[in-house]
Amino acid sequence: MTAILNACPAPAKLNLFLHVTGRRPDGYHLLQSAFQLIDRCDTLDFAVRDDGQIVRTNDIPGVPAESDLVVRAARLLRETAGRPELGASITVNKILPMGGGLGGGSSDAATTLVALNHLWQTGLKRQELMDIGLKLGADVPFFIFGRNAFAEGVGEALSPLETADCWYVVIEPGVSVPTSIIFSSKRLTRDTEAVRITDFPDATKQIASSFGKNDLEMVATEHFPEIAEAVEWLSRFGNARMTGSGACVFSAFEHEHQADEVLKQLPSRWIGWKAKAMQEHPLARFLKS
Ligand SMILES: C[C@@](CO)(OP(=O)(O)O)[C@H](O)COP(=O)(O)OP(=O)(O)OC[C@H]1O[C@@H](n2ccc(N)nc2=O)[C@H](O)[C@@H]1O
Ligand SMILES: Nc1ncnc2c1ncn2[C@@H]1O[C@H](COP(=O)(O)OP(=O)(O)O)[C@@H](O)[C@H]1O
Repeated sequence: MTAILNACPAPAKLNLFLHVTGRRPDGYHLLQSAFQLIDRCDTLDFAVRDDGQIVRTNDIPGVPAESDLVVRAARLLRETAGRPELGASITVNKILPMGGGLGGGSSDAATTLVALNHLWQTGLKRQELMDIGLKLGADVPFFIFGRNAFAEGVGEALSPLETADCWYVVIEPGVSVPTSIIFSSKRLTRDTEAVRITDFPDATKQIASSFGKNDLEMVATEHFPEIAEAVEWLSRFGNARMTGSGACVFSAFEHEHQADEVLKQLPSRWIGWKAKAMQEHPLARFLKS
């Protein structure tokens, strides 16, 4: 058995659109969204331990190990598998901003579930890992699903979606948005009419299209004017939109050089980068290799 896995990718996602169509009695919101994987990733290192401890080996400012989704994911997997003797050391190399709407914490948790299921040989099926993931966060199942998706429910009802092979410019406006503040706002509209997956434009037409909207954007920009400024600036080059509950803002481009041109002009107060759309989660190929 391989006892170590280094540099396992945990990619970011973009919500190409995000509609809030209702609310469940438990307060969770019913959504429709297109989830897009991009090739900007946190990376995680795993080493099996034989002392039954689950340990995060590095500090992450603002995220104590006990509340880290990665540690919680490992514990939940061990519990579900009924194997209390299993242990692991986990190092989380973060580049994705927290509270960025890129799903970094959720992606770290998903990568942990898949990688440890492999290393520990716990043999859980993908759907079982997705069920564990949903207990950690509404975004986690998507990252285990393994490909771009049309999402419904609270984000866990997933159907495969064809998306454009394009480049994205992503701006980090320098604020961290707590998802719960946005969803609990009185100003949030929760009655967008449901669309069908077939309404989403073909991959060839997606860059030019500005299908749907992000219903969370209005509330987020009211709380954080920095997000509105980034949307306004990026809109000079294409359709610009916030991802998830914010704060990051993105726009799609057909060619890499177009993304480079935009980034050359980026005001110095923001961090910005380009990322390529991915069709599949990179972890499956990584584990095979
Ligand atoms: C908004 C989205 C869109 O992809 O992404 P992010 O901005 O977080 O990346 C997700 O729905 C976020 O998923 P995730 O970050 O896993 O959310 P959770 O931890 O489950 O919940 C955080 C908070 O958001 C609220 N929440 C989340 C999802 C949902 N469908 N309805 C909600 O009301 C929950 O009540 C909770 O207070
Ligand atoms: N491994 C982790 N990486 C990032 N955030 C984490 C992690 N574990 C727990 N969190 C918590 O989850 C919150 C949301 O983080 P993240 O998923 O990166 O942003 P978003 O939900 O906006 O995409 C963070 O502010 C942090 O408190």
